[in-house]
Order: sequence, then C-alpha cells, then structure tokens
Amino acid sequence: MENKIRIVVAGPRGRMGTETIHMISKTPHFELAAAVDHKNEGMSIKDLEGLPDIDAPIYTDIKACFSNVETDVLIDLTHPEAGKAHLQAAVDYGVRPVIGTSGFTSEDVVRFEQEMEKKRLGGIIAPNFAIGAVLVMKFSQMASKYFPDVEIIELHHDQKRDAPSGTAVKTAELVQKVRESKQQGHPDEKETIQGARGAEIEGLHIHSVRLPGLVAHQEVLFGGEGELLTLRHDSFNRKSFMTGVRYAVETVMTLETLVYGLENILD
Ligand SMILES: NC(=O)C1=CN([C@@H]2O[C@H](COP(=O)(O)OP(=O)(O)OC[C@H]3O[C@@H](n4cnc5c(N)ncnc54)[C@H](O)[C@@H]3O)[C@@H](O)[C@H]2O)C=CC1
Ligand SMILES: O=C(O)C1=N[C@H](C(=O)O)C[C@H](O)C1
Repeated sequence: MENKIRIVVAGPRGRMGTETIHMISKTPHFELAAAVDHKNEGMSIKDLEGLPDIDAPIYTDIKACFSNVETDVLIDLTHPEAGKAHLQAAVDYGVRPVIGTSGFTSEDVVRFEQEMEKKRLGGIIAPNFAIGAVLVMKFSQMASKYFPDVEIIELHHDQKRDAPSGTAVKTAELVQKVRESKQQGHPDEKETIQGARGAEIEGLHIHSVRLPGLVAHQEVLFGGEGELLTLRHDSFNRKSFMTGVRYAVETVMTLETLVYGLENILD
C-alpha cells in the first residue's frame, strides 16, 4: 500500500476539529500524526473525551510539533489569528496547509500566495468544504452575469466568531469578477438604523444571521424585472464538510501553489 498522508490537526477539540479527526481515523490512507491545541501539552488524542482511540501526541507549540513530528499536511480549524500563525509555521517548515479557518483578509491570502509560490509549496484555503456550498458559489457567479442585482444572506450558529462568513465573502468575490460594478438599492438610500443594509463589498450587500440551532446556511438572491432567483445551501451537520476536507488533503499533495477556494480544484 502507498504511504499514508501524515496529518497534523490544529483545533482538535473544536466542532470541526473533532469531526475531522474522526474522518481521518476512518480513512485508510490518512494518519493523524499529531494535534495542536492551546492546552493539553504532552497528552494524547485518545485521552480526550469524544475523540477516537488514536495515540497521537498533542502539542501546544506548532513549531515544536513540526520539529518533532514528520508531517505532510496541516489541517487548521481554529480561529483567524491562530490560523494565520499556524499557516505561517506550516510555510516555514515546508508542511502543506489545508486551512478551513475563516476570517482571513484578501491581503492575507495574497501575501501567503506570494510566499508559497516562491517556495513552490502547495496549500489550500477553503472558505467552505461542503460541495453544495461550493456549487452555490459557482452558480452564483454564473447567475450574476444575467442578474447583477445580488444580495447574500448567510446564517450560522451563534458560536461563530467572525462575520460575515468566509463563504459569503468568497461568494461576493466570485460574483464581483463577473457582474458589472453597481451600487444596489436607491441612490439616495439612508440607513435610519446603522447596519440595516448589512455589510457591503463594492455595492454588494451581505447580511449575517446568528441563531442557536443553525449550523451553516447561505442564500444568494438575484433580483430581476418581475422575477427572483434564490440559490440556497444548508449544512445540517459538520459531516457535510468532510468530503471536501478529505479531497483537499489528497489534492494538496499534488499542488505547488496556494489555492484559495475549493472551486478551483474540483473537476
Ligand atoms: N471551511 C469550512 O468548510 C468550515 C470552516 N469553519 C471554520 O473553522 C473554524 C473552526 O470552527 P469550529 O470548529 O466551529 O470552531 P470551534 O470554536 O468549535 O473550534 C475551534 C477550536 O480551535 C481551538 N483553538 C483556538 N486557538 C487555538 C490555538 N492557538 N491552537 C490550537 N487550537 C486553538 C479552540 O480551542 C477550539 O477548540 C472557524 O474559523 C470556522 O469559521 C467551520 C466549519 C466549516
Ligand atoms: O463557522 C462556521 O460554522 C462556518 N464557517 C465557514 C465560513 O465562515 O464560511 C464555513 C461554513 O459556513 C461554516
């Protein structure tokens, strides 16, 4: 059998980290080499509640982890600041990053693209690993050619730290590549309560909803004369992201640049 892909997961006790470690444990050609947590130094994954019986060491310092553990791929599922530091460490140690953490700015992405291009190091930043969500982004880009009036509503659980979601930002970026630039709504429109029209990227508005009971959902609304096109995706649980995480880990082994968005590597 070919060599297993040795993976380090950052954020192993989080909602996504836990699901990802279970996925790795069930994937024959993947091996959990270690995990990076912000506590539990020296413990093993099998010691943590809710995680599978894998004897993989836990580090609190990602550099110590990469110095001690042979690693092919880092999967980061933490928070934006930690995610950026982990991505930098991966680049410094020549480990291929698969970043699910959201909240990176486009400046961050460009900086890492340039640095990784110089090193010919493959990596993936995926604002959303769910295949359906990626398709909605692609379909949104197609639709915006014909429907330049677009608004995005993203809906998430109330433990999410960043707003708007990485998925909504990426969707807006894809739409902006195609649609004519325009300010939506009435030219003299005024908010009587600040934020009523949501966040704005070049005239395109994003509305963020946070409620308990939700997981990850997005609607992209396209208005035309006498018609409305709605594209909607729902993740009802975090298993919905695992096909994409598995695919990203397999694909990153073949890349030599940083790819931003799963839509760029899906067949
Ligand atoms: N790309 C995608 O498809 C998806 C991305 N996400 C993103 O993934 C990230 C994690 O989401 P959740 O699992 O829901 O969050 P969570 O809050 O459940 O988990 C984050 C984990 O990161 C850990 N953490 C924080 N700082 C750390 C550090 N310095 N070192 C190691 N661990 C650290 C926390 O202890 C926590 O266990 C978020 O940015 C979220 O937006 C979430 C779902 C899907
Ligand atoms: O925090 C989440 O849950 C999610 N975050 C990502 C985002 O910001 O788009 C992906 C997905 O929407 C779930």
